[in-house]
Amino acid sequence: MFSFLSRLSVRNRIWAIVAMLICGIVVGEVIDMFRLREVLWREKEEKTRQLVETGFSVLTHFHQLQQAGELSQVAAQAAAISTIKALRYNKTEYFWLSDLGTPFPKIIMHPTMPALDGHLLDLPQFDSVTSLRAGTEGPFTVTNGNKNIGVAFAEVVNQGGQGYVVYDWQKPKAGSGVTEQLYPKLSYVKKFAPWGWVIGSGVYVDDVDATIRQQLEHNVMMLAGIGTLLLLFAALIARSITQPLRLAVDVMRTVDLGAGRVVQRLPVVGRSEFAEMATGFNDMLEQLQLRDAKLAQHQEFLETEVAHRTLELRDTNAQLQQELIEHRQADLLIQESRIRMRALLDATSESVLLLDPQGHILAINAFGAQRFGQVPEAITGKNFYELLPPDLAVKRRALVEQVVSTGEPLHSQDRRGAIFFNNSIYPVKDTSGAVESIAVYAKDVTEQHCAKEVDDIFRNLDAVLLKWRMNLESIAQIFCDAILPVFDLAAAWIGRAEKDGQLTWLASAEGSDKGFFTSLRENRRRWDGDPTCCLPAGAVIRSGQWQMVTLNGPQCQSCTEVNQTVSPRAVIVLPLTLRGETWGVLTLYGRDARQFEGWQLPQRLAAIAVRLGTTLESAMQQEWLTLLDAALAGVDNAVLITDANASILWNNRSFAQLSGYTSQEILGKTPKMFSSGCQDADFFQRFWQTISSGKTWHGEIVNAHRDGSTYTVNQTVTPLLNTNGQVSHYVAILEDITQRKAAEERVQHTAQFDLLTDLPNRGLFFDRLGQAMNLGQRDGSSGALMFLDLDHFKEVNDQLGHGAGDVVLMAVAKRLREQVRQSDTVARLGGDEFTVILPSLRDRHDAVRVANNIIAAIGQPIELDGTQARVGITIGIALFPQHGHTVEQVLKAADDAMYRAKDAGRNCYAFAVEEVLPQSSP
Ligand SMILES: Nc1nc2c(ncn2[C@@H]2O[C@H](COP(=O)(O)OP(=O)(O)OP(=O)(O)O)[C@@H](O)[C@H]2O)c(=O)[nH]1
Repeated sequence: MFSFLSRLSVRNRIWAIVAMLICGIVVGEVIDMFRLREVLWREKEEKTRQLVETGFSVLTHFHQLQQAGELSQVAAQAAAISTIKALRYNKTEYFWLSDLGTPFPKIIMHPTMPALDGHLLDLPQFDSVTSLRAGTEGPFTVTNGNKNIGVAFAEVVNQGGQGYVVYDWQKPKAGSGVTEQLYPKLSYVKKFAPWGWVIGSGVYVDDVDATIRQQLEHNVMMLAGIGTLLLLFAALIARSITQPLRLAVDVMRTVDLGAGRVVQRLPVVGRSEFAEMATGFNDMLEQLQLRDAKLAQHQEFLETEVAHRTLELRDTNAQLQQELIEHRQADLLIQESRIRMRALLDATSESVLLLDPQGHILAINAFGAQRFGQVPEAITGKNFYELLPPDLAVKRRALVEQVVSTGEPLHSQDRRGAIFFNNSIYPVKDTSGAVESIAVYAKDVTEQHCAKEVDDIFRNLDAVLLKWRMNLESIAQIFCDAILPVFDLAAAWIGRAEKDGQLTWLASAEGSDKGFFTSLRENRRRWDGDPTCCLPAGAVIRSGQWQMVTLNGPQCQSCTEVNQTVSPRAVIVLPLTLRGETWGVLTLYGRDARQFEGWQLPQRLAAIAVRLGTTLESAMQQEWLTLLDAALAGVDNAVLITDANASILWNNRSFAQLSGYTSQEILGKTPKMFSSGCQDADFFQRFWQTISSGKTWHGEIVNAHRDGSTYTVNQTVTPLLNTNGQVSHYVAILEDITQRKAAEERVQHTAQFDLLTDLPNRGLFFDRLGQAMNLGQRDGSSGALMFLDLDHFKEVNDQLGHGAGDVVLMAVAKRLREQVRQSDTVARLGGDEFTVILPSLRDRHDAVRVANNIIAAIGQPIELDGTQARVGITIGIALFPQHGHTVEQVLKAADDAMYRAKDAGRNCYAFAVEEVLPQSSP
């Protein structure tokens, strides 16, 4: 409450008081209005009751007269009705009488509405009761506004003997009659028990509310006046309070104590509390002004002092600042140097340690600590030798002590299991030259060491392969034996995956664990998922991916090949890939269960397996080449291999036999040495063009034998292309067809040449004559055909025999050939008939000359066995194209000419008769 008030300004607080005053007055007024209404209502009640009591006393009077016997009941009642009917008060007010009949009472007498007399009060207009009360005290019961008047009268008098009923009723007009409008009316009714009557009278109460309204209007006006005055007065009071307060606040705000400006003062007006406050406040300011003056003096002194001291401090501070900066820079340099040093040491793949002379680790880099499975912080301060295996600790301690005692660095190599180290131990000396600590650098050279060893193994295998052409088993065995010490392995074996699912053992090796393998040598396992499958090897062969297992693991439990009493070991099974397919496995057994941990060693072993696969593939190729070599060397066909420059690299036995040369005489030479001269330069140009473009050449070629003879070969030369598509070698396969060729030529000759004289026969003659005529046609030259027939040859046969005749025929043939040019053709048509074709004649005289020569030559005696023969020859000459355009025409012309010469006496010649010949079609 108080906190709420503290938030209100003084002005608002005054306004609040005024508002509460006004509210109090209003509330008092409202209460007064209610009280006034109550009083007025009570007055109405009382007045009505007193009037009805008057009427009741009239009834009592006449009833007493009835009881006294002076009047009968009817007379008493009639007198009572008459008396009461005449009663009036306030000029218009009256009494009425009713009975207590149910459900609706009946009007006995109503002075202003006599029409109701004797009628029940059951009309709707009588349903207007708004409230009622039985008896004279207590609250009114409010109805719903439409309760029946008669029923309400009966109800209150039956309950309390008397009572009040409020309802709406017409007002009697002055004079007579009633109003149309209804007005609220309060009636008092009382039961007159002796006659069962109810007497009542009422007063209109609408004037009560009118009086109240009037009073209220009056009071409101008065209240408005008082309120306005109150508000005005309150405003003045508020102003008289707030104005001095605001002034004081303004002055307080302008007072600047810090600046010493306290010259302002509050005005002192009147003698109120505000005047006292202003006086007190002004006194306080006076004192403050005095104190400020003193303070200003003191401050001046202090400032002088501070300025002096500040100058002194500034010099000192600058000096300190400089020192601090230098110190920080030095610290920073040291820090950076340490970080760099640590980074350098951690970045190296060497173990770096700093030991005190007793072997305690003073510092170690991350790599070095990792060797012991620790971080540098965890291992620093520990004794180095206690972290090493005992035998190695002894060696290292001896080396360190030697360095401490001699002060000279030492270098050594040692091995921890499968790990090889290059150690460098340096003394770290203090300023006096004494060894205060030892720096040890241990470089893990396992990888280089193993790489070199592995290189040596494969170099050896390559050499062995080249020199001895060893088989696969031998190569595998050499590898197994050699690889064990390199990686400190317990055992190794190599298996080959056969197509039928078998896993064939090729080679194995055991290290110092003799008896490692129990039955592997005898057994053939499988790799294809069969119950006898070697699970790891099978999985590796099927997947082509290496696998690492342990010997006591689930995959090796069923294995009977390996002695299961050996301690748990790591096993790595690596695929051997040949020609892109998994060919088998290389299985390596470690000395303990963690030997192949990490990723580097398995990766190196996998690379070695790849290399081994290549070597085994080489061995297989060697075997294959040996086989091919034997096959090629043994085949009947001659085979020759050259490089791209045609230099002979290899030949087989058959080629040596065919050519007559030994391999030593051939190798390094070119096939030109076999050239017979039978093929011209064009031939060889086409030949080399074909094969150097990568195409196979196939054809016949005549070569020269070492002894000078020739032989014909059916030769296929295949160029071999390298991976770049360039020719790297030529392979020639030669089939000797000399014999076949000769036979073919013989058949060919027989078909075209005469067996006896070896002159072209009739068929070849026609062919040659056709060629000669075509030639003449092309170059416009002339030719001649001679048809020759021996004269009287029959006689030679007859006289000297058929054999002598043959000799004569052969001699004639020879002489004919001798009389013509190389380009001329002498043919034997049959019997003793010959032809001579003379192409390209200058003129007919050439033919004449030849004919004369022939006649002369043939006419010479022919030597026979012990005798001589003489024959003449008759010649018919036809010129072409003069005597014919076709072979047949020319031959017929010559034949005809020959017969004409015969007719002319024989042993002479005759030209064909020139006649007009039909042109042959071209
Ligand atoms: N010795 C030998 N005689 C042959 C051969 N072919 C045919 N004759 C003979 O050659 C003779 C040819 O006779 P002709 O040309 O008819 O007669 P000719 O005796 O030469 O008389 P003219 O031609 O009229 O001068 C026949 O007696 C044939 O038997 C052969 O190959 N050898």
